[in-house]
Amino acid sequence: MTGKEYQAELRNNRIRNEDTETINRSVRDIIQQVRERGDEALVAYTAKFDHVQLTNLTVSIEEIEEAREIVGESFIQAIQSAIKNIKGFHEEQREKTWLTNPSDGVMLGQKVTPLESVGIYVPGGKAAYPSTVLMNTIPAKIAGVKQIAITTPVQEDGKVNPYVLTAAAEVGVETIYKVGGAQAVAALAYGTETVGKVVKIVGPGNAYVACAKKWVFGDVAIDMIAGPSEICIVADESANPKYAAADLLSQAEHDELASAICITTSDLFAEALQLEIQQQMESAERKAIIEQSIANQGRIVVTESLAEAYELVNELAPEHLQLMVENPMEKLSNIKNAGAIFLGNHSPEALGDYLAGPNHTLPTSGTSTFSSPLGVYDFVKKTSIIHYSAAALNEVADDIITIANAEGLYAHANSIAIRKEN
Ligand SMILES: NC(=O)c1ccc[n+]([C@@H]2O[C@H](COP(=O)([O-])OP(=O)(O)OC[C@H]3O[C@@H](n4cnc5c(N)ncnc54)[C@H](O)[C@@H]3O)[C@@H](O)[C@H]2O)c1
Ligand SMILES: N[C@H](CO)Cc1c[nH]c[nH+]1
Ligand SMILES: [Zn+2]
Repeated sequence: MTGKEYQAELRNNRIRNEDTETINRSVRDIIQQVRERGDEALVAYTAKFDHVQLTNLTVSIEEIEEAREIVGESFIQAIQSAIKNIKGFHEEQREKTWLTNPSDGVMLGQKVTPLESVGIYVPGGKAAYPSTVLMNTIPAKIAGVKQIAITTPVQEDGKVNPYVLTAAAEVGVETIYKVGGAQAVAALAYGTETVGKVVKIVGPGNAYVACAKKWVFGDVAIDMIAGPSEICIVADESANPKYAAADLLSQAEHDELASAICITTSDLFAEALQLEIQQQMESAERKAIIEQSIANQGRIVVTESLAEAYELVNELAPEHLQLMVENPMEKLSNIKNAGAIFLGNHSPEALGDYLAGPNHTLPTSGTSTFSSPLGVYDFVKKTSIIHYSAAALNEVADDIITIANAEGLYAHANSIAIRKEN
């Protein structure tokens, strides 16, 4: 399709997720049940949705040790190398308490305090995500959060995926609940006999998880509503269609609602890409999911110019953007809205999903127009500090009294006047 056609589609018909109303009703019910019946509801919903009869809602030390045996040494080494990079990147985001002395007798500042407790949702329905364990836990730990719990659905055998368990052990999380979906979010938000209530819930998940996070928001904090994965590639003639096709398929395989879009200035590239997608899809492991995702949300858009391509990107505000163009570094200033930008032919999104260092929990569904990747800043809160000496207060007293009187708040004015000298 052309750039104009795609723009019209974007404006008229931002791709909708699912039957929001049905999900909304079902999630409200689940939350209510968890609040009323606690653990009993968690067991019942796990039986209903995950087809497993739980006898214990938490993972034992033995299960973690057993998982370590299953995953093998190369996985542990790979996870350790990812941890090193993710730590390194997120260390740069540390926020410090600061104090300033703008004038005589005045001290102002901002105190940074880690959140008391955090619950991390790790998806586990269609795939298990050890990388999500790392991306959510590491910034929380760097921020100084002491109580971190993970919740994730069980597999058919009633166990938590061993790769997820090993990743959790590698980053030092000991509390792991075997609960998924909206019921897990409700349990973290309100607490049950087994699940401890937390002050913030983070982590991606399917439409039920996302909807539950919206419902509990206000009673607890949430990070963002990270929806189905999105990749957008901007390509010129210099891009390799084999690589671009592989990158589009890499995100389409997440689920049927994931979106994979390529915007190119070259008809030739568009044709080659189309062929590559067809070929690579044929032999893909998760072919059924990829086919549906590409059929519903996949687009190849041919624009008149790179300027038109960047305009579309900024309107789409994708979660991930790959700039597979000549001198990509120089094109960076054209992009205002994207969760993460990958530059050049050798920086595929999967690099960032697992190992480069930046967080893979990113704003989706156009929300990169106003929000940022998950980071250390999501796990702290700030408190303002104000100190004035008697002389410093005296100097500004009249201004405060004037403003307070203008607001008709005379007790405010009086609290200043009472301290005023002469
Ligand atoms: N943005 C990110 O960083 C990121 C990272 C990893 C995964 N993801 C996304 O997370 C999502 C994971 O989804 P998933 O389904 O694989 O796993 P999930 O863990 O989010 O959901 C599985 C749970 O959904 C619940 N459920 C299933 N059917 C239900 C129904 N009919 N009614 C009520 N509850 C129901 C069940 O309790 C089940 O345990 C995908 O969309 C993936 O793209 C995003
Ligand atoms: N692409 C996902 C975020 O949209 C993150 C992820 C985890 N594992 C693989 N990919
Ligand atoms: Zn991915």
